[in-house]
Amino acid sequence: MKTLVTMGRGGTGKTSFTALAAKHFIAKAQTPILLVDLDPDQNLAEMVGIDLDKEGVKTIADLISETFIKRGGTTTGIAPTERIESRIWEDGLYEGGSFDLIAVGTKWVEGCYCLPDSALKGALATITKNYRYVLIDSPAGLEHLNRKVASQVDDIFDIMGPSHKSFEHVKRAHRIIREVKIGMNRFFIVGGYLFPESEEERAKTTLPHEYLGKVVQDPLVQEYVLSGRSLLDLPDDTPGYLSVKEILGKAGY
Ligand SMILES: Nc1ncnc2c1ncn2[C@@H]1O[C@H](COP(=O)(O)OP(=O)(O)OP(=O)(O)O)[C@@H](O)[C@H]1O
Repeated sequence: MKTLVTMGRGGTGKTSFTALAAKHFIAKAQTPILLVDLDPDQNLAEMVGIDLDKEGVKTIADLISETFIKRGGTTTGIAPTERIESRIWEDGLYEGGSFDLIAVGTKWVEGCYCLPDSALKGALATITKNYRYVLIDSPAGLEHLNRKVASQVDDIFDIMGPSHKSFEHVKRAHRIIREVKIGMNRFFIVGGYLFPESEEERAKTTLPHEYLGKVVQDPLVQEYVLSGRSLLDLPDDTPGYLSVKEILGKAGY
């Protein structure tokens, strides 16, 4: 099992990178892959052509809220992790032919972080074991790292945007990952579709991480996102997809 995480600042193209990576891994894997959307905005499902409401699939935040908050569930009896895990299998997992998807959803009630976080962490750790590839899309920013929802991952892809802050983001993200002790094998940096080519050299020389290349700006990707079409249906030879494939190839995928 390989777990890949996409992260970065807002609007750098994280979710589209994850969706295009999904297209690649679906073609590569013989069994369904798992997509995990940690972003409360939940764009990943839409980018791969799924409407969770229509599918009757609940977010983990909904399940946690129903189980522990509305019903007043306690930590006695069955462990919270197991309760949530069994609910995810029933109501929180979209199952498709080539991929399954879990969405974390909007934040639960303020002040109730410990239980949901540990439940989610434990459940994710168990559920992800069933897949050959797990792709996790993160929200913008770094807070999710502190919450350490995923505690062991293989590769992190930090997508850089067209601002100096992206360089700072890479440094901060890497530091937090080490500080909160998220287990990780490799930390890569990727130029997002708006990352200037003129900055690539600086990324390669000033950051202590491997720079894998830049996602090509592709009008067809933009058109598909705008019209709500699945990025999985993009032609195989569209430049945006080819660039993501090449980037993943450099990481050995
Ligand atoms: N390769 C590309 N070529 C052209 N446009 C792109 C490309 N990738 C993404 N975009 C456009 O950029 C916008 C933002 O992309 P995306 O949602 O993937 O970013 P994000 O970093 O996940 O955003 P957020 O921080 O809001 O979660 C989308 O509307 C999409 O149309």
